[in-house]
Amino acid sequence: MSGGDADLRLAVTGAGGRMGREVIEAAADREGVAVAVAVNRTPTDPVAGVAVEGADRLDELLAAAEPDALVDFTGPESAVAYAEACADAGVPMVTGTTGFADAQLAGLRAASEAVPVLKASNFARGVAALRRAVREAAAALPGYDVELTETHHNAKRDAPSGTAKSILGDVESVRDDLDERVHGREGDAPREAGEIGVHARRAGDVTGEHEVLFAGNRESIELTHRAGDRGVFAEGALDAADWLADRDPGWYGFGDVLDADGGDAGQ
Ligand SMILES: NC(=O)C1=CN([C@@H]2O[C@H](COP(=O)(O)OP(=O)(O)OC[C@H]3O[C@@H](n4cnc5c(N)ncnc54)[C@H](OP(=O)(O)O)[C@@H]3O)[C@@H](O)[C@H]2O)C=CC1
Ligand SMILES: O=C(O)C1=N[C@H](C(=O)O)C[C@H](O)C1
Repeated sequence: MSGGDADLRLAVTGAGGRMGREVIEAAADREGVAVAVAVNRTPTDPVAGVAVEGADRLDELLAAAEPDALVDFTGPESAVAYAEACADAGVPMVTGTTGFADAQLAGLRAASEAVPVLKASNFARGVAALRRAVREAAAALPGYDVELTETHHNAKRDAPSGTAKSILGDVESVRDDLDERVHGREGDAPREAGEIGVHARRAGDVTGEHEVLFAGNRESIELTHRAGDRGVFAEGALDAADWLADRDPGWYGFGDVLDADGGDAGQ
């Protein structure tokens, strides 16, 4: 499928994965959007009528199809390789992949010197709202203990989640007295000043949940986001691709898309 008449022609990597499939299905349901290129590392049957090619053919497929943007949900190593392919082909890249090491992030940033690259740990609009609320609560509750719990399906590889790391960064940007992330506790482990507790649960088919607890001595509040299904991430990624297609080379986040939408993402 070339999607010749579509307003937004996409390439999708990781097309056989949970999120890749979701993106292709969301694109099929959205008017004016077509998937011109879909690749997967492992040979895979067509998804929503879109043929899935081997990822080793990505360079030639990008050159032939010239898509408006590529949407990637894979793994850190492949995301960096695909960013290099995008830079070579002049294709803007949206990536929702998480779990990057610092050196891999530098690889993504290098690609953003040639093409626009938008990276987001979570494409749910509700998570953007959660993060605003967390920053506000952190500022309003100095000295309160903060503990973050995230829950995901039992096949998730990276822990804590990319979203959890983003939220931790939000709290730390407001609370400079919190400087030690404690991943679970065991044994004689009373809470020390400066700690943020981080707890990653993996169970069943949970799509994704993030809960931030602020507790003082006589009161506490919990801020929670629950993703109902992966479609919410796919829709956000398509919004991001649509927005990114016309941008100049550079480094962007989902907050840029939401700000342009009239929201106040502040991410
Ligand atoms: N930002 C957001 O809103 C969201 C982000 N995510 C993130 O997206 C990523 C993918 O999640 P999900 O779809 O659930 O994962 P899946 O395991 O279902 O799919 C991963 C896909 O990436 C491919 N892949 C993985 N590693 C490599 C590699 N080294 N080289 C080439 N291809 C590779 C897999 O290919 P193969 O089939 O051959 O294994 C598969 O197609 C994760 O990092 C996850 O955290 C997930 C949901 C929302
Ligand atoms: O792997 C997932 O499933 C998810 N990953 C993202 C993350 O690591 O934050 C976003 C979402 O929570 C689902």
